[in-house]
Amino acid sequence: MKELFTLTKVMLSEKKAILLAILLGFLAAISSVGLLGTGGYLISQSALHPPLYTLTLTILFVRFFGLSRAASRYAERYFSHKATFSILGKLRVYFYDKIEPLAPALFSSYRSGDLLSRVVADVERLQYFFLRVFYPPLVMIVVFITTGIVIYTFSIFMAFVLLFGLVIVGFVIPFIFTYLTENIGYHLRQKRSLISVQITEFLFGFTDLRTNRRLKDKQSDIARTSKELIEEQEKDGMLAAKGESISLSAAFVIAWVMLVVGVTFVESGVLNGVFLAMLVLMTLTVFEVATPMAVIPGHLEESRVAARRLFQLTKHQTDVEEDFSSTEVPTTPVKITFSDVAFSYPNAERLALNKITFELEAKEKIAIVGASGSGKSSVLNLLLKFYKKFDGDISLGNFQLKNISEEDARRFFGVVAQENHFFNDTVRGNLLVAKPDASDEELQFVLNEMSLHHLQLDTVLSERGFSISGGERQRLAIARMVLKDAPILLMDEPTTGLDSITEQEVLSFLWPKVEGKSVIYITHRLVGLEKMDKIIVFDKSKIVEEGTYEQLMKVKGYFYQLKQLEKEKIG
Ligand SMILES: Nc1ncnc2c1ncn2[C@@H]1O[C@H](COP(=O)(O)OP(=O)(O)OP(=O)(O)O)[C@@H](O)[C@H]1O
Repeated sequence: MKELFTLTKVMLSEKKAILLAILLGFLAAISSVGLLGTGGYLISQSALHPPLYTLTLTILFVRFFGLSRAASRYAERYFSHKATFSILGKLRVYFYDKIEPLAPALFSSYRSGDLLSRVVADVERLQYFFLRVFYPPLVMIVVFITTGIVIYTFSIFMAFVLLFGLVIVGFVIPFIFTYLTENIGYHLRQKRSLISVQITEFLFGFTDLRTNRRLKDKQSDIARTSKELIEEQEKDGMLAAKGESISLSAAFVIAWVMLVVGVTFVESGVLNGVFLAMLVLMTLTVFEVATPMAVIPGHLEESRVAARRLFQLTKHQTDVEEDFSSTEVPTTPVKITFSDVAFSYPNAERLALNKITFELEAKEKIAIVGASGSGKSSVLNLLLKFYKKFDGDISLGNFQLKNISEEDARRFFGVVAQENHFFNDTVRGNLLVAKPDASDEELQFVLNEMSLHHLQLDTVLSERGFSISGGERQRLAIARMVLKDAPILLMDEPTTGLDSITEQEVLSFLWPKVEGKSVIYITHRLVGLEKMDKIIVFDKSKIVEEGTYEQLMKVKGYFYQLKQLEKEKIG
């Protein structure tokens, strides 16, 4: 339930819209009650053939309630939906702000289909919390109290019948349905989440599935889950319909009881017969606002689970930094120092970096080499503050990395990662991510330099850049890094996927461009390292060797052996 309190707190930031929606909801409902009540009274009065002028006031009320019902119903729909959409907007921003600092750690704990389902579908589902859970009971209670007071002025007993009806329709029936929907709701959510995961995995793994001829198996898995989901939805729909019809039937029974009680009172002279139709019709109408109570349990449970799943993400890891005020970071290279840095990934048992100490002077270029899994990329993950908890110190010039914000830390760096993301946008749009104010000439120049002349700035890339080759994607990523013009460049296997001729071409363009900048260059290929000021060799999360290319080759240690191995492989 704690999640619902937090949710309500976020929601109440839209107080004005919510109050307006509740007020209009009350006006619409009370106008309906007034319309039917005065209508009933008008019919009863007319039957007694009074002079026409005695009916004028009642006719005026009927007209007034008729118009106000239409107007307030329209306004209530408008404002309640407006409030819902503003609340949804607020919730999206709230959750985005909360989970953005947790990436990429979040991706190692949740499957992307599940994450997508949470941040899109679960947030979407919360719209019902206001529309179907929060606001109908408030409107119902106020409308019942008002109608109850009117009925009470005619008969205290009839007012009690109304109160009894309210308890049955508004609380007892929904309570029973809370119990009944619990099980179905659980299965429904399980199936929804499963289908989202299955479809995302199907789309991501489409090529591999096709090559391994497993498409049909996966398709039938999805079809099966879809069928089960439809069955659960049917059960859920049936139960909601049952809830509403039982509530409606109960409301008719209460109105019928009211009629019987009223007739008895008229016969015994306690109640003037001219008011009987009015009181019965008012009772019948007032229950219109109580019948939606039957579907509240289902929506309440849905909202509670959706909120819990979302808050689970935000609580997932407390690796969130405190709020740092923005710092003026230098635009020229600075010295980087790692002192006794030890780091392990969340939930991982072993250290990814074990007491790492090294320095990179301003404008120096170092290569980090080593076997796969030895900890090379982890150095970049820490510098970019993707993970914030580590032991030891990392400094950037005069700053301690721990004391500056992610934004400021990232301003130091231009990055080419092993896998770079491309948007389903034009080549121009993908390049402008790095330098939003770059001119077309500047963009075209960098493209030409990267041997990407054939790509037009207006060419639209497909999702994740799959419409160009892996090598072209790497070159485009390098172009993006060059455009950003940051003082320190971090490159993690930037020539992955390039053939050796293109690799040489790209590197020959790259090296002059990085003049005057600091570079950390991670590679498993040991070619062209003679140019580097220093080579750091990693093995099993530790630095095992460090020196220039000549020094390392001379000592004939680990690097030398790696180099010999590579030579043997290439032949
Ligand atoms: N997100 C993660 N969660 C848990 N463990 C991780 C994660 N990323 C990497 N590791 C582990 O941390 C260790 C160091 O990984 P890292 O990516 O730094 O190695 P690497 O030398 O860059 O490897 P490669 O050359 O294959 O990219 C490895 O044992 C790896 O399995």
